Amino acid sequence: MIRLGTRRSKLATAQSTIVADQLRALGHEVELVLITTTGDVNRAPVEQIGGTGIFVSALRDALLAHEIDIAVHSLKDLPTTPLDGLTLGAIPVREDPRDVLVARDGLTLGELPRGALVGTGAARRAAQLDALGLGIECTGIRGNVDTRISLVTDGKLDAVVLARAGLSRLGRLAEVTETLDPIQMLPAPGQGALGIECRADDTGVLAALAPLEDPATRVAVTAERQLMATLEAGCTAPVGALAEVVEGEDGPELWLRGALGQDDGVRRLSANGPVDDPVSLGKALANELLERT
Ligand SMILES: NCc1[nH]cc(CCC(=O)O)c1CC(=O)O
Repeated sequence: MIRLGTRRSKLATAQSTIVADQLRALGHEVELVLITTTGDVNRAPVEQIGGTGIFVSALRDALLAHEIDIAVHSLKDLPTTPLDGLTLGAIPVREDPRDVLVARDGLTLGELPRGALVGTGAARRAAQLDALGLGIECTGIRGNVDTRISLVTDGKLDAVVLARAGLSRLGRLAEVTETLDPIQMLPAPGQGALGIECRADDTGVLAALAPLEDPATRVAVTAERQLMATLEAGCTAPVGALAEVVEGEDGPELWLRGALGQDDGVRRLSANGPVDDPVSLGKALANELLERT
């Protein structure tokens, strides 16, 4: 029996159920264990109560206490610093990593009137929206996907920006009014990807997770997360990142785009490197972004 720990939110249980069903299809018995995290109970802004790590620490504690055997995280919510004793046993194939707009009256970003009120809790999204110069006003919001979309349907906001992957997993893609091009809106590092965490010495679980692994996704998110980790050491500005394995003339190459929000706008750079060294690529692009600061 594999005990899979999950937060209670609709998105977390949807993601956990997808992974549980994949493991069951491989012949494993899986039980879902519901865990409440600080981030689920406390409605204060995430930055004030400890950052995105508040959603994962209770799950990690339960792993280390042997109360659960695996935890399914949205990779973008998982801190980049590794935790002793735990490892990402599998990173499955990624969903569409892009952000989307859910706007009133089917509007796209370009169709929103000046002064339109757009909700997002992420400094990364706000910085990139501002940089477009559309005269849109960003306002901070929190809460689950249902709550955020209802701010638009109730007429309190003109639009919200959300991750496409979350809406896809919740079966709510029909409400998307525009999928945002990464040229305008680079997603968060790891967005759209799941990370399945387990104890580093749990050989039985590691073997069970191995078939769920997608090597191209791991390479891409490793570069993105390294870019963020290197930038975190040097600044606190909002970061967007997206890596892709593309077929080059001499075989596969890893391309990485990065965006760094600053007082005077958003800096964007890209670089490529060999697929077998995503860490060096992430570091190099981060340092280049910092140099131009
Ligand atoms: N910050 C919350 C969060 N964490 C992961 C997702 C979406 C799913 C994903 O990116 O894998 C979301 C919602 C959102 O940003 O719209």
